[in-house]
Amino acid sequence: MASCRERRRDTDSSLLLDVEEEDRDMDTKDEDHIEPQVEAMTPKPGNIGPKMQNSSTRRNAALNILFCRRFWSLLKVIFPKLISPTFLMFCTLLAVCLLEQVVIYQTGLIPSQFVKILAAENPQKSEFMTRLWLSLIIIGLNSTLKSLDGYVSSLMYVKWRRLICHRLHQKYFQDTVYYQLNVLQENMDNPDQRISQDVERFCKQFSLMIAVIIISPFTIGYYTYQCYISTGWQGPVSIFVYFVTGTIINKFIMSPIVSLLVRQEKLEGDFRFKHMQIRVNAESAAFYRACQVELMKTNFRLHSLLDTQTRLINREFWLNFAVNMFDYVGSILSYIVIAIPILSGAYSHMAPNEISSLVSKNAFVSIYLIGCFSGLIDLSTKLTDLAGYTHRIGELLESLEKTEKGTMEDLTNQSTDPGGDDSCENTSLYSNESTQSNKAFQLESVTLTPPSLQNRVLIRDLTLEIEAGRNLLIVGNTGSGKSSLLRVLRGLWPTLGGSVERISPLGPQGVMFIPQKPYLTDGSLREQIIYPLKDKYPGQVSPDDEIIMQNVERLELMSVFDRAKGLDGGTEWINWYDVLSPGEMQRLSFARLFFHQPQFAVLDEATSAVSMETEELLYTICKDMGMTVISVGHRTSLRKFHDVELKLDGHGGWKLEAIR
Ligand SMILES: Nc1ncnc2c1ncn2[C@@H]1O[C@H](COP(=O)(O)OP(=O)(O)OP(=O)(O)O)[C@@H](O)[C@H]1O
Repeated sequence: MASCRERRRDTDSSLLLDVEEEDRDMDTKDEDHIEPQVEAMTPKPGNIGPKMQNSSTRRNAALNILFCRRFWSLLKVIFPKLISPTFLMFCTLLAVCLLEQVVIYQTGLIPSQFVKILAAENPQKSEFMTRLWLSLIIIGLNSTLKSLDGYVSSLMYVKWRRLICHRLHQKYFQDTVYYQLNVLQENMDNPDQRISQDVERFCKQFSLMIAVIIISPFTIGYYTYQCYISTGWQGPVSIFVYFVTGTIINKFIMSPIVSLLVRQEKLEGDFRFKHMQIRVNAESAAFYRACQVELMKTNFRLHSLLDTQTRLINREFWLNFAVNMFDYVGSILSYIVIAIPILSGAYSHMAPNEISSLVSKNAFVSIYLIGCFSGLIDLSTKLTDLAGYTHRIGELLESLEKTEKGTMEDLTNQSTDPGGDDSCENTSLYSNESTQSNKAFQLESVTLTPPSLQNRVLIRDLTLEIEAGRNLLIVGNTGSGKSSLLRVLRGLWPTLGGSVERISPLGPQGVMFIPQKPYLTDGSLREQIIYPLKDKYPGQVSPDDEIIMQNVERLELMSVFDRAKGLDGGTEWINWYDVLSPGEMQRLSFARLFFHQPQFAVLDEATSAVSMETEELLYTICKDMGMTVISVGHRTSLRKFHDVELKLDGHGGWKLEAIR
């Protein structure tokens, strides 16, 4: 057991070290001068602490090995197996594109075939009609293949998006990974935006590029051969040298664009978050008449974003310039190639009409080959976007994997933690096995600090046993570490020292937490009450309705019931935070608690917004249901519902004494 605890501490500190190292890595000489002002004013989206700039990531965001590695890991997500739907779609697309090339070539011949028939000495009507029908068939085939190519690419886009989002969701919603990422890891900006927006854009760009990418090796191979036949080795070699030179030049122009794009996406997320913050807290802000300051702060975000976008556009100007130069110089390259021997007198023995036919023959195949390369070079702007999104999604994936690994190791090490498998499945929340125990937690010499402030000890060497039938009240000044202790009990925060043994399972059957800020999910009133269960009795009248309604009535939630149009309500979206008062939210949290009736209830200032009479009622029901409560609170009225008091001084000191 001791070694398990030791290992857990090691994992915890390695997680902290990782965060510190990332922070140290940050570039203080950041190129953007606006961002620090904005950062100083606004908290990190989804975070409590001041936002750290993720400049080390931006510095690495380029067309480099890291990009290849991240792109490869995304390819493995979107093409999971050789015989998978996406791979079959890919093969279909390849077949369609190849056929399309043949048909395009035939379509290109149509005008000259008409000219040939009409310019003949004796034009034949039947010949013309046959050609007309054939041309219409070719054109119809061409249009079908072109539409099919777009259709298959779009289907692949949807499939890829589903695969990447599922992979990210699977990791994000693993145990407490989403908490770690949003609250504790300051180097990860806007994970929500990465999942919702960046994945979408990555899939869109890649689906637009894929047809050109997969067809290029075939067309380049074919026209290289044709070019070699008609011009000898000089033609293809000079075109390849030209292409390689163009690619190298573009690579240098593109790399800074990728890092700017990554930055722009981050600022885009911050800007959206600012609006989200106003949307969620509209009422509180309105009470402060905060329109001016919020206008200023939101405009700061906007300007910061627009400045970066302008810089991006400036950089893209040079990329577009290079791409256009490459395209147009490419169109005369074949003449430059043939001009060298002509101007140096190598063909001086040839007649002018011989030279003319040689030039047009060489130019024809060379232009096709150059066209294939130009098509690839034209993808440069899309490639920079793709690289930017690849870095952002890849970075999130790495972070999720690292956090998930840390959490899984933690769970493995906590061999005595019966609630360790914090699966999202209802079945594990409500297993048939009786896992009740007389004890909920056993703490041995626990030392606790906020995650990023190891020198600020909130609690030192706390030894505590939380057992059934002994209600515990945790008190102390604000900021003294009361909620932090609950975070440690839940396993959200690591400890600096000591061990935490979770004996009863975490979850509605064993220990249930009612946090300080009530969490109300999207969905009906029933879904709020049975949370964290999803849908216990889908599509049928639940035998629990009577229990639910009994609690709704005794918690005076009938007005909420009416507004929600019953337990299963209307179909329209309700933002519960907008329509409930803080007291109603707290009573709804208790309706949830009384529905699940866990053995232990951990209540973090869960009655702070209700009257003393209601508080008394709520604690009496808890007692009647046989629940053991662990409460955090400031009101002295709470003492009479508890047997023991743990008093924290906020500087490491604590005192545990019985309540008379
Ligand atoms: N994610 C975090 N990262 C760093 N510090 C944090 C974090 N969350 C809380 N803290 C800090 O830890 C300290 C203890 O916070 P905690 O929430 O435990 O206080 P509390 O005793 O519950 O206070 P209150 O009575 O006001 O709820 C506070 O100084 C707080 O600012």
